[in-house]
Amino acid sequence: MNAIQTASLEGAATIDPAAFRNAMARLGAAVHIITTDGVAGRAGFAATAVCSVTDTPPTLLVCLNRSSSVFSTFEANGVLSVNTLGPGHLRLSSLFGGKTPVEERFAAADWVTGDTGAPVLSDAVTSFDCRVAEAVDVGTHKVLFCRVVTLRAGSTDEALAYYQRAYHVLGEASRVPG
Ligand SMILES: NC(=O)C1=CN([C@@H]2O[C@H](COP(=O)(O)OP(=O)(O)OC[C@H]3O[C@@H](n4cnc5c(N)ncnc54)[C@H](O)[C@@H]3O)[C@@H](O)[C@H]2O)C=CC1
Ligand SMILES: Cc1cc2nc3c(=O)[nH]c(=O)nc-3n(C[C@H](O)[C@H](O)[C@H](O)COP(=O)(O)O)c2cc1C
Repeated sequence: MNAIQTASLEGAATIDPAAFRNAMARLGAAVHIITTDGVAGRAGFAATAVCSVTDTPPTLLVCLNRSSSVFSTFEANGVLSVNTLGPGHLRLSSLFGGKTPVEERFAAADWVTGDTGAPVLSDAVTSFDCRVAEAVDVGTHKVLFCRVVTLRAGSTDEALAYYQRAYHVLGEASRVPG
């Protein structure tokens, strides 16, 4: 028998989505621009729902809202690049955060083409060029399990973080000794 079992949700307390989001706002996260290109064309969006899954094989996950305007493009292309943002990318995050036409989003930065064909942000803190290996529907979102094809490390030592619905800078100056 598996040591971890899925709990029965019958009779579980209902958590209001707004209360869930308020709790999630207290959970700091790195900010990324997720991009794709291929048969369905180019698209990209800002994301905090990105997580390392396993290093063997190197895999990360990205959660994408199925109602977003970019969803069908990502689904059709099957490749994506995860570009982690630095302090200089605040405007870029807002542009890719929704409601802006795709070409306007991409015009605000320099990109190189990754091995998968997805656009890679030239001055990202770090980039992961990936093929989508598996995709699972959970509620409103699609969880994309992404196999990393190519890594690219940037030169900046500072990163952008999103916490309490605002942007912050992570780096040596904010390091807590210990
Ligand atoms: N995972 C997601 O889909 C996220 C979506 N957003 C989008 O950006 C907008 C602004 O976000 P905030 O300023 O942080 O205020 P907010 O109150 O809408 O969200 C607070 C936190 O809840 C989580 N969250 C928000 N919408 C979510 C969703 N649909 N599914 C799962 N988790 C969600 C995120 O961790 C977010 O930082 C949101 O309304 C949402 O459209 C932002 C962060 C994550
Ligand atoms: C800081 C930030 C983090 C976000 N994180 C996510 C995320 O993890 N997953 C997601 O589906 N949308 C996320 N969004 C929202 C998408 O970026 C947005 O829905 C996307 O750009 C599509 O918008 P559109 O439907 O107007 O094109 C985030 C937005 C912001 C500003």
